[in-house]
Amino acid sequence: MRQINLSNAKLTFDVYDDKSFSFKQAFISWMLRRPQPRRRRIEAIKDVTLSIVEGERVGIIGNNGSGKSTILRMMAGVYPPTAGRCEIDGNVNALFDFSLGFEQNATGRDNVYYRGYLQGQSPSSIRNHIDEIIEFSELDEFIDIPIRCYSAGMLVRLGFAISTAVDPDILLIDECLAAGDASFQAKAAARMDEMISRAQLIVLVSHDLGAIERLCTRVVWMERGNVVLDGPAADVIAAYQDENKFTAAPMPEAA
Ligand SMILES: Nc1ncnc2c1ncn2[C@@H]1O[C@H](COP(=O)(O)OP(=O)(O)OP(=O)(O)O)[C@@H](O)[C@H]1O
Repeated sequence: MRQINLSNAKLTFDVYDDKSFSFKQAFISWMLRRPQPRRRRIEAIKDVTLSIVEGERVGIIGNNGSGKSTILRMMAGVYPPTAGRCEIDGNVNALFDFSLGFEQNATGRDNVYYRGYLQGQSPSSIRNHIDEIIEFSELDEFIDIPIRCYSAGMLVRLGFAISTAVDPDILLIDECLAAGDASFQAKAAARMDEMISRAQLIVLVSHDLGAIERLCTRVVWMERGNVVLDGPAADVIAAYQDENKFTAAPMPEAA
């Protein structure tokens, strides 16, 4: 069965004031008794136990900095938990930022292979989809020029067409339900809806509560790295809206 299980999952980021700080520098500073750059620890995910099973469509809501994107990236395997466990059963497609991960000097066509490979597809699977990807992106002859010459919107079109070409078991979406200019958006939204309807398990992060209510049956409300409420979509959204009528929740603290 496709599922996601988080058990007492925690994730902390260590952030240094000096961006270029390294272990070598730490060692030299220690030898020369120089003060070390200040380290701050951000507890992005504090202690989350969550089970999502096949058939569920789960929305994650919460104020800025509450840990939504971080927990989604943990589910995608981008950030392993620093404590506890995160177990995923099923192949995952993570839709985070359509224009990320391109090779600037390669053509659009070559990037279809490159990105497809990074998404875990075999060369033959990419070959089977490439015509459809190019057609969907509407890039025509631009597909054979280096993508450093593309406009921002052209990159998004290509990224969207590649990212949504193959159906996953588990679909993780972070704030990207539509892409491109007005003429592409309707087509992109329809393709996204189709993909969502076919996926066996969906987790969607968004501030668009209307979209969350339309697409999700269950909602998890997060604040300061913890789950505040987890339940039927309409109930959790109503509680969140009620709580956030007049005040914004404080940002998570850095220790
Ligand atoms: N790469 C990183 N390095 C250091 N800290 C990070 C990193 N990514 C996220 N954080 C911290 O983790 C916390 C949660 O961030 P996250 O992006 O998950 O919040 P969010 O709920 O998605 O916020 P938003 O609604 O603003 O997108 C924040 O305090 C943020 O500063």
